[in-house]
Amino acid sequence: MPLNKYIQDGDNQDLTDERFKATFDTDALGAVFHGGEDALKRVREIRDELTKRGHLFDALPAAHRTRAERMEDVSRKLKNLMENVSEFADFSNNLDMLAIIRDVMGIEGFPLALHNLMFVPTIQNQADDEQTLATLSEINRITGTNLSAIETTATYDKSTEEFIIHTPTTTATKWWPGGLGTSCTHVILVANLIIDSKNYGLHPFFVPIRDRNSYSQMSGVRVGDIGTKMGVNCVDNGFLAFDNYRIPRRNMLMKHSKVSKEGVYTAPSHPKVGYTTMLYMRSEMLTHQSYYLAMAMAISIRYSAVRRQGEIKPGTQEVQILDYQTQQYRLFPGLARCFAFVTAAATVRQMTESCIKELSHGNSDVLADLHALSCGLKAVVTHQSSQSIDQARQACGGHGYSDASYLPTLYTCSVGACTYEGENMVMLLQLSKYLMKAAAKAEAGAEMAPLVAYLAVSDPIENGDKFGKLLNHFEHIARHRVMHAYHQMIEEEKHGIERDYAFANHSVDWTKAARAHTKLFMARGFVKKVQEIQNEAVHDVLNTLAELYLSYELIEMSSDLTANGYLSETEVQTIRHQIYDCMRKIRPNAVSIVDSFDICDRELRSVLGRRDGHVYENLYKWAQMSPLNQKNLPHVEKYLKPMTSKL
Ligand SMILES: Cc1cc2nc3c(=O)[nH]c(=O)nc-3n(C[C@H](O)[C@H](O)[C@H](O)COP(=O)(O)OP(=O)(O)OC[C@H]3O[C@@H](n4cnc5c(N)ncnc54)[C@H](O)[C@@H]3O)c2cc1C
Repeated sequence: MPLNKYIQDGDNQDLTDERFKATFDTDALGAVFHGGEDALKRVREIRDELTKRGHLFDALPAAHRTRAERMEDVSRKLKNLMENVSEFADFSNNLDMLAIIRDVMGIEGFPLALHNLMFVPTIQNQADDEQTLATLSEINRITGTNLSAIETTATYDKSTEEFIIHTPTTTATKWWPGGLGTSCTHVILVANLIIDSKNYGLHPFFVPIRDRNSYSQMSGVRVGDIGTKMGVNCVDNGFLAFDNYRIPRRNMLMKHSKVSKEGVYTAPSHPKVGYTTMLYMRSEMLTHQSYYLAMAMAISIRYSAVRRQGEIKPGTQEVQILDYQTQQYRLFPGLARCFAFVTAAATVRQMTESCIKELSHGNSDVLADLHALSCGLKAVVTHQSSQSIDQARQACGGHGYSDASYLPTLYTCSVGACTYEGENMVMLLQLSKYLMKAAAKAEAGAEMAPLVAYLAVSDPIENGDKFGKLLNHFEHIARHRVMHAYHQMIEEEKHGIERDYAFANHSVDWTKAARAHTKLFMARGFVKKVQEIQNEAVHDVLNTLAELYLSYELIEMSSDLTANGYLSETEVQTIRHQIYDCMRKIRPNAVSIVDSFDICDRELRSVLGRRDGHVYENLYKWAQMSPLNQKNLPHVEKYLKPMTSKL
């Protein structure tokens, strides 16, 4: 039995040959990627159940449909799914839900996508017990979203025991939330709470915006779709504004802050308890990004094994493009990042779950550390993931630009995440503020939180083993970047510049420090994960991927390595050569590594990335489905024929 479990008769011979080279069991590596054998088994069970239900899938690829048709397709699939899902899966279970959504819906979203991801967690974390019961039964089968309407107010009216929701200016209209456009009937609105003319800051409210039966807008609510976007066009991102719209007092989510009938306000135990949905959402985003990247890698690496182009030595046989060192340099760092990201995602998910539990017992000690970390990870992972996906797209030549590859969709979905749930630069600056406080503590010799303890120590003289040495370099860079930004800021303060301005004047350096801190966290996590792997063959593969990951990220920051003579040019050159050595070792296993992601063709939606490698005949079939291949096209009939007939 071959170690690669994806070999089938009749496949493209180059792909089959690649698969026979596997040095590890693809199921064992698949279990690592999916978070354990049970998780992988469950994903496969769900897939088998879905295969039995053909009515959940589309006849035509989404690329050949208009936006309205796509919205209709995803809504039909959602309705069919909701009628069937309980027969074979638990939609409230994250693993089940994600496996189903990826397979049936794809990655471009669907109208009620934020329901389980944001709406339900917000209710669970911020509504009191009575409200949780009432709202969750109220919103059964309908959805909403999480708004951050800075100018919108919720003014308490004691006489009627209601809040009056109002959007004071056109510029304060909330823009973007997913699902607002056409589909959601209730939202979690974040608005300024006003009692007796005093503003108590942003608080969450459960607000009906459309009638759940007729879908007509409530009077006093202005809501609609914002139009097409670069990607995620199956999500109806929308706009929302209120004109003195009234909701009952108990529609404010009151687990943490409260307003009594008489208008007495009770503050939350910790001012940032409302951050929990955001934390949860960000940890989920890391998982999604790992998956988008894994899909892009599966497509581009399989295609690079099938595609033969050019010769290394003129006059010899055309080579698989995967044999070019330049191709490997474009793709393999992305492959390694898949495992680094999925590992970071799992760690942060665990940390978030335990933080939410602690908060429910009134303990908010770790919230600041976790919030800062999640900001950095969100920014670095979304940026690097979209960067690597675009490299994968370019590495597939012309066909990578075609929607048939699915790479453009993967890129637009991934890069959108650089903006939503906290714009990346703003995220890095939030982490920077945390690092600024940590740097001050390090200088003062105060006790440090574990994630920043490295700031208070100096470079070790003893370098340790291979990974120990590389991790020391990460620490060195992060420490120097953080302390450099801090000292520059302090120097300005000494010249009378206020702290906020001194920070802003060095914000580029601070964001570089924030990135280095985040990369250190990911590098440490990846190494720890590799060290835990028992299966020797899988350990070897991951060991090489981790070495590639660490070496590549360090070379990306190589000017920091040579600054102040920390490393010599020769030492940096050695790290650079480690990358090439790792690429050579990964090459024979590359197809088997992406096979291990266990992403089926239906889910991958890519002609280039097909498991069987039969790319070209299927590209032809895909093109035949283009609506532009029909007869009597209006643009030809109305405009081109009359023009050309006169020539
Ligand atoms: C695909 C997509 C889906 C979305 N979904 C939702 C959703 O479901 N719900 C929702 O509420 N919102 C959603 N959004 C909106 C998104 O959260 C915001 O666009 C994002 O937070 C950035 O805010 P902004 O657009 O107002 O940009 P601005 O705040 O105007 O920022 C513009 C630029 O200015 C710079 N900048 C801004 N502030 C600072 C600062 N303090 N320091 C330094 N530089 C700064 C940044 O470089 C930034 O890119 C979505 C957006 C996209 C693209």
